[in-house]
Amino acid sequence: MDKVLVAAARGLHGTLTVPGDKSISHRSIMFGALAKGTTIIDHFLFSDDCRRTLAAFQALGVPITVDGERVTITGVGFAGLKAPQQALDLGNSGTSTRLLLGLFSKQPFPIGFFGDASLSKRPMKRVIAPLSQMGAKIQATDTDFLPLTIATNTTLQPVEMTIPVASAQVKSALIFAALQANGTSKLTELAQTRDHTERMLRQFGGEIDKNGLTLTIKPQSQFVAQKFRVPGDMSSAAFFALAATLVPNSQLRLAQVGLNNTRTGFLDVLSRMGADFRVEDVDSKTVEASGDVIVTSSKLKATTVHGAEIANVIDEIPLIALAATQAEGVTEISDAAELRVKETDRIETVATELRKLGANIETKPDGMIIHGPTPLRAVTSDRVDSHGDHRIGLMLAVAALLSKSQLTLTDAAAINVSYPNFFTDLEQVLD
Ligand SMILES: O=C(O)C1=C[C@@H](OP(=O)(O)O)[C@@H](O)[C@H](O)C1
Ligand SMILES: C=C(OP(=O)(O)O)C(=O)O
Repeated sequence: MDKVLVAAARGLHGTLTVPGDKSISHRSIMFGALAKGTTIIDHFLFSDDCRRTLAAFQALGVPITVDGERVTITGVGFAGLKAPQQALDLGNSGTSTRLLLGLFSKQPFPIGFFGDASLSKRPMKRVIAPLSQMGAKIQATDTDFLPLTIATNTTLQPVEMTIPVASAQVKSALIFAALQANGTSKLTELAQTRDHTERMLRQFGGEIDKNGLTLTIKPQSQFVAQKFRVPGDMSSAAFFALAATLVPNSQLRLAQVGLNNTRTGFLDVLSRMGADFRVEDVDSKTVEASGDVIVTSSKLKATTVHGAEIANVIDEIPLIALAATQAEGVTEISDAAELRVKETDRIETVATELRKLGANIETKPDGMIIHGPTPLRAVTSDRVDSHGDHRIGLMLAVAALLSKSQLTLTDAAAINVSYPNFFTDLEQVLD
């Protein structure tokens, strides 16, 4: 599907409530299915990825109903899941695949997973190897890729390990397996990654200890159903925060955005770049803090992004690259080789697409060097391409707001993976 992108004639104004957090939405279905009782989730993200997790649990016999943005789940526990009739189609969703590998690793029936072409190229050994060490039996294509089958298993041994990749998905898969192991596990992270699984585990009445970067998890299966609202997704709010920064004469309030400090790195980067925003009406009494982010347009300057901060901005790096094309000076992003194994190789797809618009970007194995500012306009093509990657498509839609030429986005439907209503939300705030 092609989409003609709009340029901003005037600023972005008003208030926008961005869709629910993708990571939290996935996990809310998982814990809801494991808990005793009825879990009610409001402001659930109905995007392609989160629907995959929802459908996976329905296929394993979990009663789940949907009413608007509300999802109601009748929990069945680890022991109440039923053999699915067919292999699970996890579409484009890395989070569903990796977390469910851990969650389903001890079921008394085999479960097959497959996904789309992009998901089928993403590495799964990072989860399969430590799960196999615990005793899980997973047969993957070339030992690393979908399609795969989790074989019937009856025991999982506890582990003590340093997780070799700084990945919340790998950590979460191992937490779900550790809950079902016959002993206490200790997992150490290389860097702090998003901690939604740990928070939600406690919210549902479970126990997990944290000491520095080490988590201690005892076997447990008694979880208690909860009712809560999913905060807005910082990674989705980020598109509008940057748009309001870069389009002159903007002032935009992004309401009830998740402010979990393992997810707010993008705001830190914007702040270092000189962006003008403030955070108001913070609610930090809930398990996942949220608040309003009010952004006013401003000029940006270059920054560097590397090291432990990378995990906190991993999904926002395409946007940071776009910000850097408009910033005064040279921005360097390093230690981000992980971007090469996302929905696309996001180092190459960002550079390829933004260069079409005149950006000056050098790629490195682990990041990018961006020389700014460069005006954006169709230099080599007026057609930009999402490459089937939602974050690339959404970043290009923000780039188009600044472009002096009319741009068309190829494969615009990719945005449905995380932000199906992006273009209607954009219309609402664009003057
Ligand atoms: O745990 C999660 O919900 C996610 C973790 C991140 O992936 P990695 O943990 O693989 O880096 C992120 O890129 C993804 O969008 C969602
Ligand atoms: C990498 C992402 O998601 P996933 O790994 O769940 O496909 C993302 O949303 O940018």
